Amino acid sequence: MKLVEVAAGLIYEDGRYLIAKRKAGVHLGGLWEFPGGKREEGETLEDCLRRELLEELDIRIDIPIPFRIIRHDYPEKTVELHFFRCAIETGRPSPVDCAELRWVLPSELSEYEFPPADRPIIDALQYQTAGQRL
Ligand SMILES: Nc1nc2c([nH]c(=O)n2[C@H]2C[C@H](O)[C@@H](COP(=O)(O)OP(=O)(O)OP(=O)(O)O)O2)c(=O)[nH]1
Ligand SMILES: [Mg+2]
Repeated sequence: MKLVEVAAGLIYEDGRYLIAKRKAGVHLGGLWEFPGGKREEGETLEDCLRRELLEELDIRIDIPIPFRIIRHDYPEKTVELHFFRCAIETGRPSPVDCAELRWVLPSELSEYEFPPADRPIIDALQYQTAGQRL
């Protein structure tokens, strides 16, 4: 089956993560996600993340730090999600290519519905801020 490589940003500021609601009608539409998108040919995952965050949120980020890679099979496709920790360098996020944006505390992440592939990330972010280090 088709393998889709995706870069997604764990954008952190003042104790909160930036999450985006996917537009209705797209794959996993209406669910919340960590902003990002598919890698294009010839692009590194870091370049992909920078491009996607500029396109979707109109922000520039500083150097992305690799966090986790998760491979997940959906009925339609297999995704390989590359999560990076990052911080905003310039710009104020605006929902250019998503339905809604929100800054949320790690403890609040469980109140939002994310794609099943994101479960281990949510768990890790909540565990970390519960005072443990992974
Ligand atoms: N960005 C992002 N995508 C995720 C997450 N979890 C998850 O399963 N996905 C899936 C949904 C999509 O099938 C794929 C990401 O593709 P996308 O729809 O964001 O791609 P894109 O921004 O390049 O959009 P497009 O050009 O296809 O319109 O990965 C996540 O936390 N963030
Ligand atoms: Mg996207």
